[in-house]
Amino acid sequence: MLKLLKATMVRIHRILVFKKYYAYDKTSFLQRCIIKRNSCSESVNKVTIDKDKIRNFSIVAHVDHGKSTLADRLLELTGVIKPGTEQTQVLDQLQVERERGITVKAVTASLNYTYENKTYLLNLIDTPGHVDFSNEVVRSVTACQGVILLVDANEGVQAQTVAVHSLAKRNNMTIIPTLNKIDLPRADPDKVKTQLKSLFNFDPETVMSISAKKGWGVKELLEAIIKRIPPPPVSSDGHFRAHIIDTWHDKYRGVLCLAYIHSGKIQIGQAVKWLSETKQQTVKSLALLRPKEEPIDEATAGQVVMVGCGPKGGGSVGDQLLSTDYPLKEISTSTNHVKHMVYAGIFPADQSQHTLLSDAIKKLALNDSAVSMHPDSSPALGQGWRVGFLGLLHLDVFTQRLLQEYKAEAILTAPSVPYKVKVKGAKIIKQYKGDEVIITNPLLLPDPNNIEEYYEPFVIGTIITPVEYIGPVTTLCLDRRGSPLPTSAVDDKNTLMQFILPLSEIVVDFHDTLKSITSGFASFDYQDHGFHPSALARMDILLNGVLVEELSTIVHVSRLEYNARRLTEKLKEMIPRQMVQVAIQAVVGGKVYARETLKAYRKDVTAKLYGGDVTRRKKLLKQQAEGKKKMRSVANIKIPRNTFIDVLKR
Ligand SMILES: Nc1nc2c(ncn2[C@@H]2O[C@H](COP(=O)(O)OP(=O)(O)OP(=O)(O)O)[C@@H](O)[C@H]2O)c(=O)[nH]1
Repeated sequence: MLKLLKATMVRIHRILVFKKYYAYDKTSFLQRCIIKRNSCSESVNKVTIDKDKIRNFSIVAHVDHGKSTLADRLLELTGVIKPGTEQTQVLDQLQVERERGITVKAVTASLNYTYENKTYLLNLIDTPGHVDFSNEVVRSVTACQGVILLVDANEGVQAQTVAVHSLAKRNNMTIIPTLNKIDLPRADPDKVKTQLKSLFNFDPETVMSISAKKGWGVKELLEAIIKRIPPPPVSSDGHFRAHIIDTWHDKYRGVLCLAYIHSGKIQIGQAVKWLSETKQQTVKSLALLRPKEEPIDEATAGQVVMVGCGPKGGGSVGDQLLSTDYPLKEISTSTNHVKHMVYAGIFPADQSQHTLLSDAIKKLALNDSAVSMHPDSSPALGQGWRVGFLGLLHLDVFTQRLLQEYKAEAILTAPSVPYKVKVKGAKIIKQYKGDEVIITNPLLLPDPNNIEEYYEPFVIGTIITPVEYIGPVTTLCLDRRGSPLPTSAVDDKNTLMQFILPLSEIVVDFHDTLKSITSGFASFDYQDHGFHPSALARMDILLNGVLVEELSTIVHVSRLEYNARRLTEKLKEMIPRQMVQVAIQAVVGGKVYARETLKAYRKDVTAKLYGGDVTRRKKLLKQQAEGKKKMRSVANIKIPRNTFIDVLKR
């Protein structure tokens, strides 16, 4: 009884303390909680930092060359994490990143480092390596003056190294070429320095050598950052202006933004406005990310800080935050146009989940600015969205994040690259606003009789491979309708090959095939090469004569028979046998190109049970019922939901 009384008193006391703080100021209450959580980090920063002591830089590299491991060592050297902490790749915070071992989001960490008795503020941005997340790299470099170009001393320069190098060059950034993994027995720093000299003209003397895993040379690299990368070219006088490089949603504080300040100062409580809207807002949250939030009262030009304008505040990537008196005519806007490589329909598993999924997609899209969304509807699947992604891995990660971070399950339709058609007499057909129409959903392809010309998206693919695989790589690219461009030598053992390839031929499994025919040695990256005239047709899949909308695809005419056979055979393998016989047909313009028949069958999950415990029988039937929920039903035929994507893989 006494214990119960004591516990109740403690609870009442906690509620009173909570109310006192909460009533005082919601934001500062939350900030105080965060300060408490971060008690090991430094005290609240009130000092205006001199821009000459700021360095903003990104780590860029080919996938798996050690960016996140290097970020760990930098966090250790600057006292953010203790050396030898059990957690590695600290900046890979998302569940999907930890499960897959890849970075998908660029993450910022503001670090303090004292060099020659001066304390510097180093804003580090760790970026993803995979081409599907290249938008994160493009976004990050807009807040930086330099990059560490990391190259695995064993693998050497890879396709993505070439891509990030040219991105850094285009943005006039200071590049610190750095060899990583020099601890590996097979590392060959001299060979890689020669590659860096021949491909990018880097003086071997300026190339740093480190082992991010062992920590070798990382201190020297940190000092090279201070010495070689210039401070941000900004002024803290004048009106406040910042541009937004990332956004995310917080349950209590609404939209939070990562901002790079170009001019002036920003303070808690200051009135600000967005370039995109006229409404005035007040700065409610301001913090450095170390990478945990460290609340500050003021930030100045050159800094990369987190800003929030309360639950009703806005903010989106690319937008600008300004002081209310900022002269708008002085602003030059540059738009970073994201080119989507694949589109897929996203629909709720059942329509009662529409609001939940809609909410989840909006919040996730805030944090993943590379996706584009348009409402879409289908008679079979109801209301949903047509979503544009940078590639299939991006699509996969997006749906995994929907499920893991927002508990929202979605049905996906077969991904398709965008096509373009020129419509005959577009002025007469009202639904087409111009005569050239981008088709992101195969079902919306106009009637072939109304199409004057079809266009297909192409890319320039860059492949770096050991010379002994030149033959198989050429065969693969020609087989995928590629046309070769001139090659160049990386060194005496490796070559850089380029091909113009149709995007549709590389999005699904090109990379995996390339890896398997080159024993994992070749690397691949691609850049947009625009639309080119092509011969295309829409292929539909019918199950017992009923159209399965999710499986319609646009196919090059030379691939019609091959694709029809492959799709029907694969569907026969993937669709479980049903109570009735199922005819699977691939049809183009009313003509059947391939047909398979799935024999009728009823799976009796309890067949192996000989009498005995009724609970066991019930359990098996329950499991079977749960499995059925994961099916999509077309004309009473149950199709597993993942079929729509898996069927496209060769
Ligand atoms: N031996 C050795 N292994 C390293 C070194 N640096 C990184 N690694 C290993 O290389 C692998 C990839 O490292 P990450 O830091 O995840 O690479 P990343 O570039 O961040 O990968 P993505 O973000 O997915 O592109 C991990 O297994 C690391 O342990 C190093 O200096 N030496």
